Amino acid sequence: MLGQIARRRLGLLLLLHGQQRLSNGLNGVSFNQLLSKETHRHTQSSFNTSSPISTMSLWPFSFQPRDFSLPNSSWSPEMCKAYDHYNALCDTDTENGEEKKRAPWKKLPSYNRSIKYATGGIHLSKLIQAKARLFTRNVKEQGATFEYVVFVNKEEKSCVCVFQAGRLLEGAPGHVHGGAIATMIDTVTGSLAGYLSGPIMTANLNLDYRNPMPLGSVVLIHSALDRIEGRKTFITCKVTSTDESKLYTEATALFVSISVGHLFGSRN
Ligand SMILES: CCCCCCCCCCCCCCCC(=O)SCCNC(=O)CCNC(=O)[C@H](O)C(C)(C)COP(=O)(O)OP(=O)(O)OC[C@H]1O[C@@H](n2cnc3c(N)ncnc32)[C@H](O)[C@@H]1OP(=O)(O)O
Repeated sequence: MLGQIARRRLGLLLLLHGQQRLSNGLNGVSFNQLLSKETHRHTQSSFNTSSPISTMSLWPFSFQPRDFSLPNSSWSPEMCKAYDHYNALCDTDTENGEEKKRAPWKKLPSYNRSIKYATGGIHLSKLIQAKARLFTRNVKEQGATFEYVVFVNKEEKSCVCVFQAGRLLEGAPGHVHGGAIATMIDTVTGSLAGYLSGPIMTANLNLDYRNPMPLGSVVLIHSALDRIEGRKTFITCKVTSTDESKLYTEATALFVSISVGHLFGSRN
């Protein structure tokens, strides 16, 4: 019954339209000292920030869900620096009614349920599997697992994710679990594919782990569109150190476009 209601409601949607510290982190330096003005502004408002992208609401009483990819106190200086670098390349919102800057880069918001990207998704997320959470956003303790932010380049059809790997992601002693790295690659390549092609699911993911990634590392996950063939979106991916001198992982991914019905068991 609930499924039927949800399915009917989904018909209304344009789905996917569009002061914890890490052990190697902020030794002896106050948090506020580390933040740029921009980072500080986001940190102060991270619980009520509204994001300019991606939800198109049909609901007069809608509000934007919390964006989890804004700076918080668990972010190391390296994470803040990389965030500031890409954030400075982004479109600036209107200020005093005037557009300040047009740039190819855009920061994607990151919600704790993918359904929240849909129009009316905030309300649907209360109806459908109410306790479900996006895998990468399901731990409350900041900095313990996945801290990341994705910036897309609309012109180049590529994106960069700045990722800080928390202590609960251990695989080999002191190093990040390969499954956690795969999760991030799936998330980043999937975000790009979804941004470019609409509703998709991962059909194939190939990974080559080239170097172990120490826990607490801040890395860049670079993804780019390879090609689109019909319903298939092919994405390439490289995970590197922030100065790009070290290669951690390489990947290719295939995403297949799906209809909303696919999520409820009907085939395309
Ligand atoms: C606006 C802002 C947006 C931002 C947005 C952010 C969103 C928030 C972020 C979260 C981002 C998380 C991203 C995680 C995403 C998951 O983790 S999804 C979960 C893991 N994946 C799954 O569970 C998928 C399970 N598999 C399936 O459901 C189905 O097999 C599939 C993949 C949908 C394909 O089934 P189908 O629709 O029946 O398609 P089918 O006809 O079999 O195949 C279509 C084509 O793909 C090819 N194909 C299918 N599978 C394969 C394969 N494994 N290998 C090679 N080719 C294949 C077929 O050969 C066929 O090719 P052509 O004949 O057309 O040339």
